[in-house]
Amino acid sequence: MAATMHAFADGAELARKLADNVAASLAAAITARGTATVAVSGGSTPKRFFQELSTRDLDWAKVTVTLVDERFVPADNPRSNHLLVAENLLQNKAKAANFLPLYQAAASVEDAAKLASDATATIGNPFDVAILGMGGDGHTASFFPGGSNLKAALDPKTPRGIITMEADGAGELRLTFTFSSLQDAKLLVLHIEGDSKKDVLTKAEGAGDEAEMPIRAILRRAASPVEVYWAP
Ligand SMILES: O=C(O)[C@H](O)[C@@H](O)[C@H](O)[C@H](O)COP(=O)(O)O
Repeated sequence: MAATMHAFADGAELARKLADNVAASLAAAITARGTATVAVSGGSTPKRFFQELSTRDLDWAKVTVTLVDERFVPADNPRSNHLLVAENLLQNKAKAANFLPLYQAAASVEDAAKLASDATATIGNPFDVAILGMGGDGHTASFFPGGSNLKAALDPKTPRGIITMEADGAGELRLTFTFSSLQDAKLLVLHIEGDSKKDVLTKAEGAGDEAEMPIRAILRRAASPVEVYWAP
């Protein structure tokens, strides 16, 4: 499915517009079935968008927020995506939302992935909204080049759920939704900012293996249209 580029003058305008569109998608889901789900990414890019979305007026008590991926650290660790979301999205009106963490206090990251898969299976699929980021190496979610479970993560036959990932560029051990869990979100967004990330996207849209730039799996094989939100 081709990607559609939505370019904005700056990050503030992008955050406002993306928050409006995500809020509209969530409100439509609530109208249609009484609940809504959104999976968001961590990193530095989404902070301003989270803060904007937190102010939007919708029935947040009917929304479940979860993470596209998580570092295998507890929520009080500064590297935690849960902490990032708690401090920036689950505030203001969005404070009433339900949050489903991926991190689980378990004996191993594999045990945590199983627990997280079981927990996240309860919210249904596909996601109403999934917001992906992208690293400078072309990773998205925790689909890192050279990742320990990259082949399985990108395999469309791998069942929906959470799997583990270990990679040089990942820092901590990771917990990540699989490609199959994310690729059919009703609103599938790739949120990137800066000229260098735009150059990375251009390279990813060219020829080359998915394993070299895993974002290619989403750009080339996602069932849903990929909506790219970019600002300089
Ligand atoms: O846990 C994470 O870090 C994210 O889920 C990851 O996939 C992120 O989206 C990219 O690494 C981009 O991160 P930046 O926004 O910081 O460039």
